[in-house]
Amino acid sequence: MTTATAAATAASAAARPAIHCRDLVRIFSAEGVEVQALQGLGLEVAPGELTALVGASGSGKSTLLSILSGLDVPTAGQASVAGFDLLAMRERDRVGYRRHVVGFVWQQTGRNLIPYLSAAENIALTLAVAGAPRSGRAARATELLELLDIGELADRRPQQLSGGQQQRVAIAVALANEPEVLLADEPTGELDEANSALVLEAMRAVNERLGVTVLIVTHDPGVSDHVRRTVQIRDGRTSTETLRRTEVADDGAERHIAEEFAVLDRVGRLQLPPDYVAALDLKHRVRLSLEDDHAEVRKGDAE
Ligand SMILES: Nc1ncnc2c1ncn2[C@@H]1O[C@H](COP(=O)(O)OP(=O)(O)OP(=O)(O)O)[C@@H](O)[C@H]1O
Repeated sequence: MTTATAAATAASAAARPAIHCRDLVRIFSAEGVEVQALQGLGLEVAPGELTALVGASGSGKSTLLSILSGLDVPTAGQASVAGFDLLAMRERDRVGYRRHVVGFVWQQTGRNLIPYLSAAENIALTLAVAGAPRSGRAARATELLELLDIGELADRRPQQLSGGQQQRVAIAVALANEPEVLLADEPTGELDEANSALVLEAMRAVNERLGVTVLIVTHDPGVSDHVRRTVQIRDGRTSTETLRRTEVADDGAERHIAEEFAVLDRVGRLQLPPDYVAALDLKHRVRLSLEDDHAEVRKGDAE
């Protein structure tokens, strides 16, 4: 590739979203019953962002992650990761996509690592499967384990590691082939609070140091302490989003600010938070009115 072509490729990678979902629908049919796991979901993640997707059990988180990781195919809508169209991708391209474009960390520590290989050998195996030359594999494993502050654990097998250490090795394995996007499904689901915090900080560190885009899917609202952007998923759609930022006042004191936004989709739909609906006893119909600089939602009169 010439320098000019490489620069153009890098520029177009920076211009497109790392993850793009629009009107995404996934319907499962089981024993004659249809379940709409995703009901027109929209989500845009920019390159280099660290985002958490939080939702209750059954809200559609794992369904979305299976689609983004190329293991499942949506029923309708648009989904692309790093410019790869997940609805149009052929089966044989999915293998390359899973090997080179995305990395995953799953909840079950046992699913991430091969039990009879050491931490370093787990990384080296991933590199071997992807066709990396033998000569550079050990050095790459050392580099990744050191990046995750577990260089001294290189020769231990998973059963000789704590759950939190296993998940940090799993992050190293997921990053071995330099994926553009790292996907994590409940990576702290089997961990206590202290180990969860370590794993989430490791996610943040690799995001900051390597620039890899990270999407963490979880039901644990505590994740929001570790990321700037938290997107809520409810009934198969993204509903609200919380953005955090740090402001430095004139006296040098830092203030942490969190703002919650409702997500407006492409055709203007939004979900009212359930506590608003309950507090105002909203049902079936509401009154909408447009004011100079805002819109109002009020209870509809009785029929
Ligand atoms: N293969 C399937 N067949 C039928 N229904 C399914 C299938 N997979 C998921 N569902 C249904 O789709 C909905 C969303 O499930 P999903 O696993 O994505 O939710 P989740 O938010 O990840 O939940 P949890 O946190 O409990 O894992 C649920 O109602 C679930 O029962």
